[in-house]
Order: sequence, then structure tokens, then C-alpha cells
Amino acid sequence: MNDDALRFEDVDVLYPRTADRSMRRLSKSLRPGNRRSRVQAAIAACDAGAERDEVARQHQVTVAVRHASLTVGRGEFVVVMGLSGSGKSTLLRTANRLTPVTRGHVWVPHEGTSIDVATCDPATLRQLRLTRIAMVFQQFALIPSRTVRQNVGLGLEFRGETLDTRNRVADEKLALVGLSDWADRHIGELSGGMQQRVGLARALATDADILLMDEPFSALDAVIRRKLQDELRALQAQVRKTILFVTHDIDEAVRLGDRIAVMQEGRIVQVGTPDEIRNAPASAYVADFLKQDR
Ligand SMILES: Nc1ncnc2c1ncn2[C@@H]1O[C@H](COP(=O)(O)OP(=O)(O)OP(=O)(O)O)[C@@H](O)[C@H]1O
Repeated sequence: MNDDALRFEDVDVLYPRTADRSMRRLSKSLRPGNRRSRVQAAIAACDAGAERDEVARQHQVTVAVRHASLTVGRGEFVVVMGLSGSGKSTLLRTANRLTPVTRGHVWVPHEGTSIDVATCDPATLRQLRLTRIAMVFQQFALIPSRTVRQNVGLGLEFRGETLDTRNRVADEKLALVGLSDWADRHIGELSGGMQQRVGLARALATDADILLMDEPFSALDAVIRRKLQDELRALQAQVRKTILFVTHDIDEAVRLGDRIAVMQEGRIVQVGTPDEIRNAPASAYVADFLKQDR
């Protein structure tokens, strides 16, 4: 199993509901002091087989991810797909601990050993985020007051690299995504599709071998979106990153994924190649998804 890049092992993520002003007077159980015990009770209920709705009702806890296990091979492109609220983003965000895991492990091989992102110390986590795991967001998350080149060099700046290195690497990555002529422009001068290419170049600039992509193309119109899907696939063939990509669009999942993991109500209910999933959907839920495919 040395060629795994990322391994989710029995991951649970539970969110205790917090009281809003109207509820605060109503329910003592929503007070912060009770959150931990509510989560423990909710985990016990899940282990005993309770469904998500029941856990939410009885314990005021949302089961976002439930016992999810998934191995992503080095250089593999895995798409996580599912309806809104099925837990895709939450699972993805456990891979760099933007979301903490309630129970379970997220393993990343690093310097001859395996590190559990879910529990490692802050210094190790920071190191992993700066050198191994990069993220591309739906809303680009670029800094408008900075030039394209400066945005691409941001991760390297956090790492303390010199301006020369930052500019050299940024120019290399901008060439990869076809934006060499735009390096000195400001972000606001770029279209949405171009901004997302900058986001991608920024992720590539850190030399992270694992890219987490959370619905990166969903804010773009259909034509641009398709173009970027093709570009990303071509880029992937060239740079061989390990990619975990979230979408709710089956068409996108089939075009991009070496394998697809389908989530339903926090569970991974099927993992397979696009053909395997198309030829043998594991449930009516998965089959319904395939009907969106054109
Ligand atoms: N920070 C949070 N606090 C409380 N509940 C949350 C939080 N983030 C997500 N949830 C809940 O966890 C569940 C899973 O959400 P998540 O965003 O992971 O799903 P998703 O499949 O990515 O959905 P979408 O496609 O709409 O983004 C949902 O019920 C959501 O409301």
C-alpha cells in the first residue's frame, strides 16, 4: 500500500447544533457545555444504527460524515459526488483539517512514515499544508489588491521563499495554465474562468502533491466549465498530482474521475470507475444520479 497518497479511515464528522437566539431560551441541551456529551451520545446512537434524522432529532447533532473510508492512490484523480448536504465538502476538508475529525483517521505518507492529519501536532499540520496538500476553492479565494503573479506566489510567501523564487515559480505555473501574459494584471481584470486558473496555478506553485478541489468550476458558465475540465485533465496527465475533487455534477465526475466516490447522507455508498458505476449502480440513489448524465 506504499503507493497511497491519502487514506481516510473510518472518518466520522459530527456537528453539534448551536443555539440561535430564538432557541437559546428553549433548549438547555444546546448550551455549549453540553456539546461534547451530545456528540458522544450521537456517536453511540450512530454505532447502534440510528439514521441521520433520528440523531439530529434526539441529540441536536448533524452527522455530516459517517464511517467514511477511502484510499486515493498516488497520481490518482478521485471525484467525490453526491447531493447537496451529503458530506462531500466536509470529507474533503478533513484532508487538511480545515474541518476536524470527530473520530477516525486521515493518513498521509510523509518522510518514510504515515501521518494522521486528524491528530498530528500543529507544527506538522502546518508543514503538510505548506508543502504537501493544497486546496482550490469554488470562490477562487484570491486577493484582489494583488497581481496575478503575487497571488500565485502566495503559498511560497507563507513558506518564506525569496521574491525571486516566488516570481520564477509563479511564472512557470502561469505558463502551465496558459496565463503568462496576465502575470502583472490585477485579479479584477480577469474573467471567472481565468481567476480559477490562477487558483489552480497557486495550488501548483507550492509543489504540493495532493490537490483538494471543492467544486472549483461550479461558479463558471457551462462552456468555460467544460474547457477548464479538459484543461485540468490534460494538466493532470502532465503533472501527475493526486487530486480529490468534489462535485454534485455526474457529468463532471465522469469526465474527470479515474474513480468516483458517491456519498449519501454522510456515507460513501459506492466507489468505482465511471464505467463500473454506470454499469452497476449500487442503489437507486446512485442510479438516479446517473440519469443526470448526458
Ligand atoms: N460548519 C458546520 N456546522 C454545522 N453543520 C455543518 C457545517 N458544515 C456542514 N454542516 C452540515 O453537514 C452536512 C454536510 O454538509 P457538506 O457541506 O459537507 O455537504 P456537501 O455534500 O458538500 O453539500 P453542498 O454540495 O451543498 O456543499 C450538512 O447537513 C450541513 O448542513
